Amino acid sequence: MRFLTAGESHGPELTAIIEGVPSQLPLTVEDINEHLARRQKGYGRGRRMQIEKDQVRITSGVRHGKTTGAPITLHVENKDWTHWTKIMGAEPLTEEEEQDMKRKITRPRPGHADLNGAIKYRHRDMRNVLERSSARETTVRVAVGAVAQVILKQFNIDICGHVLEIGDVVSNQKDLDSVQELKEISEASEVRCIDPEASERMKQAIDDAKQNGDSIGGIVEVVANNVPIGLGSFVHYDRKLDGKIAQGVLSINAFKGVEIGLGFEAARLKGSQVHDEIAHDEERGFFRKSNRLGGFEGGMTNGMPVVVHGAMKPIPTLYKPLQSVDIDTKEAFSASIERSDSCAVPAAAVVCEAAVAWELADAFLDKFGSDTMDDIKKHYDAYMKEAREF
Ligand SMILES: Cc1cc2nc3c(=O)[nH]c(=O)nc-3n(C[C@H](O)[C@H](O)[C@H](O)COP(=O)(O)O)c2cc1C
Ligand SMILES: C=C(O[C@@H]1CC(C(=O)O)=C[C@@H](OP(=O)(O)O)[C@H]1O)C(=O)O
Repeated sequence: MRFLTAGESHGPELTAIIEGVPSQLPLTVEDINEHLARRQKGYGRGRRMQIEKDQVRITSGVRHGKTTGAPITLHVENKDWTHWTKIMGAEPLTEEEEQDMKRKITRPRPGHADLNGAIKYRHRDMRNVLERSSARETTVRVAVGAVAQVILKQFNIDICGHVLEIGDVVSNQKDLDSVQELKEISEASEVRCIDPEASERMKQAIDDAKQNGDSIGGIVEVVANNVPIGLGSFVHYDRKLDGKIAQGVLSINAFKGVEIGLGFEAARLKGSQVHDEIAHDEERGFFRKSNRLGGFEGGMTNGMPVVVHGAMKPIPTLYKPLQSVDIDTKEAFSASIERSDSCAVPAAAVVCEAAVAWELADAFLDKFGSDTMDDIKKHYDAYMKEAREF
Protein backbone atom coordinates (compact mmCIF):
# COMPACT_ATOMS: atom_id res chain seq x y z
CA MET A 1 0.00 0.00 0.00
CA ARG A 2 0.98 3.62 -0.24
CA PHE A 3 -0.62 6.90 0.71
CA LEU A 4 -0.31 10.60 0.12
CA THR A 5 -1.74 13.44 2.17
CA ALA A 6 -2.47 17.03 1.16
CA GLY A 7 -3.92 20.10 2.81
CA GLU A 8 -2.99 23.07 4.97
CA SER A 9 -3.75 23.65 8.63
CA HIS A 10 -6.14 26.56 7.93
CA GLY A 11 -7.15 25.59 4.39
CA PRO A 12 -10.55 24.06 3.56
CA GLU A 13 -9.66 20.44 4.30
CA LEU A 14 -7.08 17.68 4.66
CA THR A 15 -7.12 14.89 2.11
CA ALA A 16 -5.51 11.45 1.91
CA ILE A 17 -5.43 8.96 -0.94
CA ILE A 18 -4.62 5.36 -0.05
CA GLU A 19 -3.73 2.97 -2.81
CA GLY A 20 -3.45 -0.80 -2.48
CA VAL A 21 -6.20 -1.56 0.06
CA PRO A 22 -7.60 -5.02 -0.80
CA SER A 23 -11.16 -5.39 -2.09
CA GLN A 24 -14.04 -6.79 0.03
CA LEU A 25 -12.87 -5.16 3.26
CA PRO A 26 -15.84 -3.87 5.28
CA LEU A 27 -15.12 -0.17 5.90
CA THR A 28 -17.36 2.63 7.21
CA VAL A 29 -16.84 6.24 8.22
CA GLU A 30 -17.48 5.20 11.85
CA ASP A 31 -14.37 2.99 11.75
CA ILE A 32 -12.34 6.13 11.02
CA ASN A 33 -14.27 8.75 13.01
CA GLU A 34 -13.70 6.81 16.23
CA HIS A 35 -9.94 7.38 15.90
CA LEU A 36 -10.29 11.00 14.76
CA ALA A 37 -12.26 11.71 17.94
CA ARG A 38 -9.60 9.96 20.06
CA ARG A 39 -6.87 12.15 18.53
CA GLN A 40 -8.78 15.31 19.37
CA LYS A 41 -9.03 14.42 23.06
CA GLY A 42 -6.26 14.76 25.59
CA TYR A 43 -5.33 17.18 28.29
CA GLY A 44 -3.16 20.15 27.32
CA ARG A 45 -4.49 21.03 23.91
CA GLY A 46 -5.17 24.62 22.85
CA ARG A 47 -8.32 26.40 21.63
CA ARG A 48 -8.12 25.01 18.09
CA MET A 49 -9.41 21.64 19.25
CA GLN A 50 -12.63 23.27 20.46
CA ILE A 51 -13.25 24.60 16.95
CA GLU A 52 -12.62 21.36 15.06
CA LYS A 53 -15.01 18.38 15.03
CA ASP A 54 -13.06 15.98 12.85
CA GLN A 55 -15.20 13.69 10.70
CA VAL A 56 -14.17 11.85 7.56
CA ARG A 57 -15.88 11.89 4.16
CA ILE A 58 -15.03 8.98 1.84
CA THR A 59 -15.34 9.86 -1.85
CA SER A 60 -13.77 6.88 -3.63
CA GLY A 61 -12.78 3.24 -3.28
CA VAL A 62 -15.72 2.18 -1.07
CA ARG A 63 -19.19 1.12 -2.23
CA HIS A 64 -22.00 0.01 0.07
CA GLY A 65 -19.66 -0.40 3.01
CA LYS A 66 -16.96 -2.46 1.29
CA THR A 67 -13.70 -1.53 -0.39
CA THR A 68 -13.47 -2.10 -4.15
CA GLY A 69 -9.68 -2.31 -4.50
CA ALA A 70 -9.58 1.18 -6.08
CA PRO A 71 -7.77 4.11 -4.40
CA ILE A 72 -9.63 5.35 -1.31
CA THR A 73 -9.95 9.11 -0.87
CA LEU A 74 -10.51 10.50 2.61
CA HIS A 75 -11.39 14.12 3.42
CA VAL A 76 -11.49 15.89 6.77
CA GLU A 77 -12.84 19.44 6.86
CA ASN A 78 -11.09 22.24 8.76
CA LYS A 79 -13.91 24.06 10.55
CA ASP A 80 -11.44 26.87 11.29
CA TRP A 81 -11.21 27.55 7.52
CA THR A 82 -14.21 29.90 7.65
CA HIS A 83 -12.03 32.31 9.70
CA TRP A 84 -9.18 32.12 7.19
CA THR A 85 -10.83 32.25 3.74
CA LYS A 86 -9.09 35.51 2.73
CA ILE A 87 -5.70 34.62 4.16
CA MET A 88 -5.71 31.06 2.80
CA GLY A 89 -7.64 31.49 -0.48
CA ALA A 90 -6.16 30.22 -3.76
CA GLU A 91 -7.25 33.32 -5.74
CA PRO A 92 -4.76 36.21 -6.16
CA LEU A 93 -5.58 39.22 -3.93
CA THR A 94 -6.34 42.75 -5.14
CA GLU A 95 -3.92 45.40 -3.85
CA GLU A 96 -6.57 46.65 -1.47
CA GLU A 97 -7.18 43.19 -0.08
CA GLU A 98 -3.47 42.70 0.33
CA GLN A 99 -3.29 45.85 2.44
CA ASP A 100 -6.24 44.58 4.47
CA MET A 101 -4.81 41.15 5.05
CA LYS A 102 -3.14 40.31 8.35
CA ARG A 103 0.56 40.99 8.01
CA LYS A 104 2.96 38.38 6.70
CA ILE A 105 4.67 36.06 9.14
CA THR A 106 8.32 37.10 9.32
CA ARG A 107 9.18 35.96 12.83
CA PRO A 108 10.40 32.34 12.92
CA ARG A 109 9.69 30.22 16.01
CA PRO A 110 12.64 28.29 17.44
CA GLY A 111 11.86 24.57 17.23
CA HIS A 112 9.32 24.83 14.39
CA ALA A 113 9.86 24.45 10.62
CA ASP A 114 9.49 28.22 9.95
CA LEU A 115 13.05 29.38 9.26
CA ASN A 116 14.47 26.32 7.50
CA GLY A 117 11.33 26.03 5.37
CA ALA A 118 11.40 29.73 4.43
CA ILE A 119 15.05 29.61 3.34
CA LYS A 120 14.59 26.31 1.50
CA TYR A 121 11.45 27.36 -0.46
CA ARG A 122 12.35 31.09 -0.55
CA HIS A 123 9.18 32.26 1.17
CA ARG A 124 9.17 35.79 2.64
CA ASP A 125 5.81 34.93 4.27
CA MET A 126 6.41 32.01 6.58
CA ARG A 127 2.70 31.18 6.62
CA ASN A 128 3.55 29.16 3.50
CA VAL A 129 5.71 26.92 5.71
CA LEU A 130 3.65 26.94 8.88
CA GLU A 131 0.47 25.80 7.16
CA ARG A 132 1.85 22.53 5.88
CA SER A 133 4.37 21.82 8.64
CA SER A 134 1.57 21.99 11.22
CA ALA A 135 0.61 18.77 12.97
CA ARG A 136 -2.92 19.38 11.70
CA GLU A 137 -1.76 16.94 9.00
CA THR A 138 -1.71 14.16 11.58
CA THR A 139 -5.53 14.18 11.37
CA VAL A 140 -5.48 12.40 8.05
CA ARG A 141 -2.56 10.24 9.05
CA VAL A 142 -4.78 8.94 11.82
CA ALA A 143 -7.56 8.38 9.26
CA VAL A 144 -5.14 6.36 7.13
CA GLY A 145 -4.00 4.42 10.22
CA ALA A 146 -7.65 3.68 11.03
CA VAL A 147 -8.04 1.94 7.66
CA ALA A 148 -4.88 -0.04 8.45
CA GLN A 149 -6.40 -1.02 11.80
CA VAL A 150 -9.54 -2.30 10.06
CA ILE A 151 -7.32 -4.61 7.99
CA LEU A 152 -5.39 -5.77 11.06
CA LYS A 153 -8.59 -6.38 13.05
CA GLN A 154 -9.72 -8.93 10.42
CA PHE A 155 -6.83 -11.06 11.73
CA ASN A 156 -7.40 -10.29 15.42
CA ILE A 157 -4.44 -7.92 15.58
CA ASP A 158 -5.21 -5.28 18.23
CA ILE A 159 -3.11 -2.18 18.61
CA CYS A 160 -3.08 0.58 21.19
CA GLY A 161 -1.09 3.78 21.79
CA HIS A 162 -0.90 5.17 25.31
CA VAL A 163 1.22 7.54 27.39
CA LEU A 164 4.19 6.38 29.48
CA GLU A 165 5.73 9.70 30.52
CA ILE A 166 4.93 13.40 30.47
CA GLY A 167 7.80 15.66 31.51
CA ASP A 168 9.39 13.94 34.50
CA VAL A 169 6.22 12.04 35.53
CA VAL A 170 6.51 8.32 34.78
CA SER A 171 3.58 5.90 34.66
CA ASN A 172 3.77 2.69 36.69
CA GLN A 173 3.33 -0.16 34.23
CA LYS A 174 0.89 -2.98 34.98
CA ASP A 175 0.65 -6.36 33.33
CA LEU A 176 -2.68 -6.32 31.54
CA ASP A 177 -4.44 -9.30 29.98
CA SER A 178 -4.98 -7.81 26.54
CA VAL A 179 -4.38 -4.84 24.28
CA GLN A 180 -8.14 -4.29 24.39
CA GLU A 181 -7.91 -3.81 28.17
CA LEU A 182 -4.96 -1.44 27.71
CA LYS A 183 -7.12 0.59 25.35
CA GLU A 184 -10.12 0.70 27.67
CA ILE A 185 -8.08 1.82 30.68
CA SER A 186 -5.93 4.38 28.84
CA GLU A 187 -8.92 5.89 27.03
CA ALA A 188 -10.59 6.55 30.38
CA SER A 189 -7.67 8.79 31.40
CA GLU A 190 -7.51 12.42 30.22
CA VAL A 191 -3.80 11.96 29.53
CA ARG A 192 -4.23 8.47 28.05
CA CYS A 193 -2.22 6.85 30.85
CA ILE A 194 -3.12 3.61 32.65
CA ASP A 195 -1.79 4.71 36.04
CA PRO A 196 -4.44 6.92 37.74
CA GLU A 197 -2.02 8.41 40.22
CA ALA A 198 0.51 9.30 37.49
CA SER A 199 -2.35 10.67 35.34
CA GLU A 200 -3.13 13.28 37.99
CA ARG A 201 0.52 14.26 38.31
CA MET A 202 0.83 14.47 34.52
CA LYS A 203 -2.14 16.85 34.38
CA GLN A 204 -0.49 18.94 37.09
CA ALA A 205 2.80 18.98 35.14
CA ILE A 206 0.91 20.19 32.04
CA ASP A 207 -0.88 22.88 34.07
CA ASP A 208 2.42 24.02 35.58
CA ALA A 209 4.09 24.25 32.17
CA LYS A 210 1.11 26.17 30.78
CA GLN A 211 1.05 28.56 33.71
CA ASN A 212 4.71 29.33 33.12
CA GLY A 213 4.03 29.98 29.44
CA ASP A 214 5.99 26.83 28.68
CA SER A 215 5.33 23.50 26.97
CA ILE A 216 6.08 19.88 27.85
CA GLY A 217 6.85 16.64 25.98
CA GLY A 218 6.76 12.97 26.82
CA ILE A 219 7.00 9.33 25.79
CA VAL A 220 4.28 7.18 24.26
CA GLU A 221 4.08 3.42 23.81
CA VAL A 222 2.33 1.45 21.07
CA VAL A 223 1.60 -2.24 21.61
CA ALA A 224 0.21 -4.66 19.02
CA ASN A 225 -0.62 -8.31 19.74
CA ASN A 226 -1.42 -11.41 17.66
CA VAL A 227 1.12 -10.29 15.06
CA PRO A 228 2.23 -13.38 13.08
CA ILE A 229 5.87 -14.44 12.90
CA GLY A 230 7.71 -13.22 9.81
CA LEU A 231 6.31 -9.79 8.86
CA GLY A 232 9.16 -7.74 7.38
CA SER A 233 12.40 -9.34 6.22
CA PHE A 234 16.09 -9.68 6.99
CA VAL A 235 17.15 -9.81 3.33
CA HIS A 236 17.41 -6.12 2.52
CA TYR A 237 17.69 -2.88 4.53
CA ASP A 238 14.50 -1.31 3.22
CA ARG A 239 12.40 -4.38 4.01
CA LYS A 240 13.33 -4.48 7.71
CA LEU A 241 10.04 -3.76 9.43
CA ASP A 242 11.54 -2.33 12.63
CA GLY A 243 13.37 0.21 10.45
CA LYS A 244 10.16 1.13 8.62
CA ILE A 245 8.32 1.59 11.90
CA ALA A 246 11.13 3.84 13.14
CA GLN A 247 10.76 6.01 10.05
CA GLY A 248 6.98 6.17 10.48
CA VAL A 249 7.29 7.23 14.12
CA LEU A 250 10.06 9.79 13.57
CA SER A 251 8.05 11.38 10.77
CA ILE A 252 5.41 12.47 13.30
CA ASN A 253 5.72 16.17 14.15
CA ALA A 254 7.94 16.73 17.19
CA PHE A 255 8.99 13.06 17.58
CA LYS A 256 12.72 12.88 18.28
CA GLY A 257 13.30 9.32 19.43
CA VAL A 258 12.06 5.81 18.81
CA GLU A 259 12.76 2.52 20.56
CA ILE A 260 11.74 -1.06 19.80
CA GLY A 261 11.38 -3.14 22.98
CA LEU A 262 14.14 -2.26 25.44
CA GLY A 263 15.59 0.15 22.88
CA PHE A 264 18.46 2.23 24.30
CA GLU A 265 18.37 0.26 27.57
CA ALA A 266 19.50 -2.86 25.65
CA ALA A 267 22.86 -1.16 25.05
CA ARG A 268 23.47 -0.98 28.81
CA LEU A 269 22.62 -4.60 29.64
CA LYS A 270 24.33 -7.95 29.07
CA GLY A 271 23.23 -10.29 26.28
CA SER A 272 21.72 -12.70 28.80
CA GLN A 273 19.52 -9.86 30.09
CA VAL A 274 18.33 -8.87 26.63
CA HIS A 275 17.66 -11.86 24.40
CA ASP A 276 14.36 -13.69 24.65
CA GLU A 277 14.74 -17.44 25.19
CA ILE A 278 12.96 -19.75 22.76
CA ALA A 279 10.41 -22.35 23.90
CA HIS A 280 7.96 -24.70 22.19
CA ASP A 281 4.64 -26.39 22.95
CA GLU A 282 2.14 -28.32 20.85
CA GLU A 283 -0.57 -25.68 20.94
CA ARG A 284 1.46 -22.52 20.31
CA GLY A 285 4.41 -23.89 18.35
CA PHE A 286 7.53 -21.77 18.95
CA PHE A 287 7.30 -18.85 21.36
CA ARG A 288 9.50 -16.67 23.59
CA LYS A 289 9.70 -16.78 27.37
CA SER A 290 10.01 -12.97 27.53
CA ASN A 291 9.60 -10.01 25.19
CA ARG A 292 12.50 -7.66 25.83
CA LEU A 293 13.15 -7.13 22.13
CA GLY A 294 9.62 -5.85 21.52
CA GLY A 295 8.58 -8.56 19.05
CA PHE A 296 11.45 -8.12 16.57
CA GLU A 297 14.54 -10.04 15.52
CA GLY A 298 16.29 -9.63 12.17
CA GLY A 299 13.87 -6.98 10.91
CA MET A 300 11.03 -9.51 11.25
CA THR A 301 8.26 -9.98 13.78
CA ASN A 302 8.78 -12.98 16.07
CA GLY A 303 5.18 -13.56 17.15
CA MET A 304 5.49 -11.72 20.46
CA PRO A 305 3.67 -8.41 20.96
CA VAL A 306 5.20 -5.53 18.99
CA VAL A 307 6.28 -2.81 21.45
CA VAL A 308 7.35 0.61 20.18
CA HIS A 309 8.21 3.75 22.16
CA GLY A 310 8.24 7.27 20.71
CA ALA A 311 9.68 10.38 22.38
CA MET A 312 7.99 13.73 21.71
CA LYS A 313 9.81 16.98 22.39
CA PRO A 314 7.93 19.90 24.01
CA ILE A 315 5.72 21.97 21.66
CA PRO A 316 7.83 24.74 20.04
CA THR A 317 5.26 27.58 20.09
CA LEU A 318 5.55 29.11 23.55
CA TYR A 319 3.67 31.81 25.42
CA LYS A 320 6.96 32.41 27.25
CA PRO A 321 8.86 34.20 24.49
CA LEU A 322 12.10 32.74 23.13
CA GLN A 323 14.65 34.87 21.30
CA SER A 324 14.54 34.87 17.52
CA VAL A 325 15.33 37.19 14.58
CA ASP A 326 12.85 38.80 12.15
CA ILE A 327 13.65 37.66 8.59
CA ASP A 328 12.84 41.11 7.10
CA THR A 329 14.29 43.58 9.60
CA LYS A 330 16.97 41.19 10.98
CA GLU A 331 16.11 42.59 14.40
CA ALA A 332 16.08 40.36 17.43
CA PHE A 333 12.65 39.95 19.05
CA SER A 334 10.91 37.87 21.66
CA ALA A 335 8.15 35.79 20.08
CA SER A 336 4.57 36.29 21.25
CA ILE A 337 1.70 34.05 20.16
CA GLU A 338 -2.08 33.87 19.98
CA ARG A 339 -2.79 30.20 20.69
CA SER A 340 -1.01 26.86 20.92
CA ASP A 341 -1.13 23.46 22.56
CA SER A 342 0.96 23.26 25.72
CA CYS A 343 1.13 19.45 25.57
CA ALA A 344 0.01 17.16 22.75
CA VAL A 345 1.52 13.89 24.01
CA PRO A 346 -1.88 12.18 24.67
CA ALA A 347 -3.03 13.07 21.13
CA ALA A 348 0.33 12.02 19.71
CA ALA A 349 -0.11 8.53 21.22
CA VAL A 350 -3.02 8.07 18.79
CA VAL A 351 -0.90 9.37 15.90
CA CYS A 352 1.92 7.00 16.84
CA GLU A 353 -0.55 4.10 17.00
CA ALA A 354 -1.70 5.02 13.48
CA ALA A 355 1.89 5.13 12.17
CA VAL A 356 2.69 1.68 13.60
CA ALA A 357 -0.65 0.25 12.40
CA TRP A 358 0.09 1.44 8.88
CA GLU A 359 3.52 -0.24 8.76
CA LEU A 360 2.17 -3.49 10.24
CA ALA A 361 -0.76 -3.62 7.81
CA ASP A 362 1.49 -2.84 4.86
CA ALA A 363 3.94 -5.59 5.84
CA PHE A 364 1.01 -7.93 6.43
CA LEU A 365 -0.26 -7.44 2.87
CA ASP A 366 3.29 -7.82 1.51
CA LYS A 367 3.37 -11.26 3.09
CA PHE A 368 -0.17 -12.50 2.46
CA GLY A 369 -1.20 -10.77 -0.79
CA SER A 370 -3.15 -7.62 -1.39
CA ASP A 371 -5.94 -8.04 -3.98
CA THR A 372 -8.90 -9.37 -2.08
CA MET A 373 -9.65 -10.27 1.54
CA ASP A 374 -10.70 -13.86 0.74
CA ASP A 375 -7.34 -14.72 -0.84
CA ILE A 376 -5.44 -13.02 1.96
CA LYS A 377 -7.38 -15.01 4.57
CA LYS A 378 -6.63 -18.29 2.80
CA HIS A 379 -2.90 -17.49 2.66
CA TYR A 380 -2.93 -16.36 6.27
CA ASP A 381 -4.71 -19.51 7.56
CA ALA A 382 -2.39 -21.83 5.63
CA TYR A 383 0.74 -20.01 6.84
CA MET A 384 -0.40 -19.89 10.47
CA LYS A 385 -1.04 -23.64 10.42
CA GLU A 386 2.40 -24.33 8.95
CA ALA A 387 4.10 -21.96 11.40
CA ARG A 388 2.36 -23.73 14.33
CA GLU A 389 3.40 -27.17 13.04
CA PHE A 390 6.92 -26.10 11.99
C1 LIG B 1 -0.74 16.30 17.84
C2 LIG B 1 0.32 17.37 17.74
C3 LIG B 1 -0.03 18.69 18.05
C4 LIG B 1 0.92 19.70 17.95
N1 LIG B 1 0.56 20.97 18.30
C5 LIG B 1 1.46 21.98 18.19
C6 LIG B 1 1.11 23.34 18.54
O1 LIG B 1 -0.01 23.64 18.95
N2 LIG B 1 2.05 24.27 18.40
C7 LIG B 1 3.31 24.00 17.94
O2 LIG B 1 4.14 24.88 17.82
N3 LIG B 1 3.68 22.73 17.62
C8 LIG B 1 2.78 21.73 17.73
N4 LIG B 1 3.17 20.43 17.40
C9 LIG B 1 4.58 20.16 17.02
C10 LIG B 1 5.00 20.79 15.69
O3 LIG B 1 4.09 20.46 14.66
C11 LIG B 1 6.42 20.34 15.31
O4 LIG B 1 7.30 20.58 16.37
C12 LIG B 1 6.89 21.08 14.07
O5 LIG B 1 6.18 20.60 12.94
C13 LIG B 1 8.39 20.97 13.78
O6 LIG B 1 8.76 19.66 13.49
P1 LIG B 1 9.79 18.81 14.40
O7 LIG B 1 9.47 19.16 15.81
O8 LIG B 1 9.49 17.39 14.08
O9 LIG B 1 11.17 19.23 14.03
C14 LIG B 1 2.25 19.40 17.52
C15 LIG B 1 2.58 18.06 17.22
C16 LIG B 1 1.63 17.06 17.33
C17 LIG B 1 2.02 15.63 17.02
C1 LIG C 1 -4.79 21.71 14.40
C2 LIG C 1 -4.15 20.77 15.07
O1 LIG C 1 -2.97 20.95 15.73
C3 LIG C 1 -2.29 22.16 15.54
C4 LIG C 1 -0.85 21.82 15.35
C5 LIG C 1 0.00 23.03 15.37
C6 LIG C 1 1.37 22.89 14.90
O2 LIG C 1 2.06 23.92 14.78
O3 LIG C 1 1.83 21.75 14.65
C7 LIG C 1 -0.49 24.25 15.84
C8 LIG C 1 -1.87 24.43 16.36
O4 LIG C 1 -2.71 24.98 15.36
P1 LIG C 1 -3.29 26.44 15.44
O5 LIG C 1 -2.10 27.35 15.23
O6 LIG C 1 -4.31 26.57 14.35
O7 LIG C 1 -3.89 26.60 16.80
C9 LIG C 1 -2.49 23.09 16.74
O8 LIG C 1 -3.83 23.25 17.05
C10 LIG C 1 -4.65 19.40 15.18
O9 LIG C 1 -3.97 18.61 15.84
O10 LIG C 1 -5.71 19.09 14.59
